[in-house]
Amino acid sequence: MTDKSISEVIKLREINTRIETNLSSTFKVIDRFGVILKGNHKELDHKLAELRKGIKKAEDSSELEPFITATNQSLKSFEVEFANSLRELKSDVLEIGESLQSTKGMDSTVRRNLRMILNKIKSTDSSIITEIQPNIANLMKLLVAVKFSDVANEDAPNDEPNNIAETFNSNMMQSLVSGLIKLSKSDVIKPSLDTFSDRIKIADSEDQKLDICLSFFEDVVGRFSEEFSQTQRLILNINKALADVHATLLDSLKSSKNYDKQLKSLNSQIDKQIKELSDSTNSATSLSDLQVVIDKKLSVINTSIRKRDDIEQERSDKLQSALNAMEAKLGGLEQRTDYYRNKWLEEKVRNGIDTLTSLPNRGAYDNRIQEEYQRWLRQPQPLSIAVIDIDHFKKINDNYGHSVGDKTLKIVANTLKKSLRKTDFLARYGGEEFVVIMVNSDPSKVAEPLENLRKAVEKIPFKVKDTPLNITISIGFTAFLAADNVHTAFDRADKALYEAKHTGRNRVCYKK
Ligand SMILES: Nc1nc2c(ncn2[C@@H]2O[C@H](COP(=O)(O)OP(=O)(O)OP(=O)(O)O)[C@@H](O)[C@H]2O)c(=O)[nH]1
Repeated sequence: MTDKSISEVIKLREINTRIETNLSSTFKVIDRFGVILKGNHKELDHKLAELRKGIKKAEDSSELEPFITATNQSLKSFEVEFANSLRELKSDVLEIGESLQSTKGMDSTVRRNLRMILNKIKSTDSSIITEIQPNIANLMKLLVAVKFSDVANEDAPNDEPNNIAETFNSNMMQSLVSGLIKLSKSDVIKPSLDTFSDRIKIADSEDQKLDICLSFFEDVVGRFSEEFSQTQRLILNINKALADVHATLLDSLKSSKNYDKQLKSLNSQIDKQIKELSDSTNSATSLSDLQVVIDKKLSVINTSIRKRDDIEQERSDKLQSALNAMEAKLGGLEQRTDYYRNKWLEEKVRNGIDTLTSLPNRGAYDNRIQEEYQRWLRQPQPLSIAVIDIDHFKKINDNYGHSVGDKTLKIVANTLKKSLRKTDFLARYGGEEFVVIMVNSDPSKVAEPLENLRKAVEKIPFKVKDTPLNITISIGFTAFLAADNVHTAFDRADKALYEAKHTGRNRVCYKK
């Protein structure tokens, strides 16, 4: 082979490697989309997982085609399901709004506004959540206005204000709660549904229940619409990414098959010409005859070789431009993925969810303890808080790395959650620290479940690369006292934790 052809081959190989690398970055992007979308749609999760497996195993890019087609199909069904849940959301919202219309004693302006809003929601294209959202927000304001309207008007001149509130509550409460539960079927809403159910259970009055319903309703609709529009944008991006990968795969496959065919035929032509040349030299009778034959044949061979060089050059140029286009698309795609990922994480934090453990976060704890405290002030039933800290957690990070530390946090969080009662509120307070609010439990009765928590963590069969790892927690707890506020009680639980740490760890301590 000539130096020139050697360098062409090297160039082609380099280009192929770069194409492969770029395809694999595209797949990484798909991978990250998969992670972001995970949990929203079982079938899509499964198809994306299969696509990822396919990418690892496939020897030829054409083998990926069925995976990409299947993923596309399940993306489509995901879109359809999303559109259906949106339609359901709209009809549930209308149901709530219409039952509100039957409320007696509503101010006539409020009633008119309500009618207008409901008409607007009815006439809105159900696929545009952003248009429904402001109307729902207005509906919320009306709900509040109705709740607090204390003057009977021309619609019900004989109703006493108290009766109005009562009628309103008894009429509305059932449809509100059932409407809200319906709205909460989505996994996105699951964490706030849990909190909602807890709060409804401990509410003191119908009025407080109504407040909880109203704020939950607002929260659900807000989250749903945010999540919906983000997911819709993500679906579009994944669709585009898949289409790009698909097109590039098909293109490179088609052109390389095409080029291979052309090259094969050129190579066999060259072989044939060389054979003919050697036959002619054998049959030549004089030196000048030989000269003529060789000149003629060499010129034909030269033309064929040049043709082959041209074809290879063309292939190399085409691959290069496909590569450049892919690189440009990838840059944009990665930026968009990062943007959505960050938005998604911010959204979680805003919604009171810790992104690592999926437990309520510090903000959610602050809100919840304030509520429980206010309730406790009104109805002083035992209220306890426990602060939990993983022992020697720094060593886990130092010895095995941050990602093992993160996994440990997730496993401990899960174990704590599973081992607590439904009425207990567990949050990640920060770092390797958790906090539990326990209602209606006498301190003497709190020690035992906390001791069970400690044992449950101690029993987790942790292993890092087949080496068993012993993880323990220390717990400090206290019960609210008459002079307490949320901070003094927390500080006392923290002191109890300090005592647990300084008397050997892996224990539960109580401070009065
Ligand atoms: N992997 C991981 N580590 C975290 C996270 N948040 C905090 N940490 C680490 O948790 C460790 C806490 O260490 P320390 O406060 O010294 O306490 P400790 O090692 O648990 O020791 P004791 O509490 O005294 O038993 C620090 O190394 C933090 O970097 C997190 O989200 N992930």
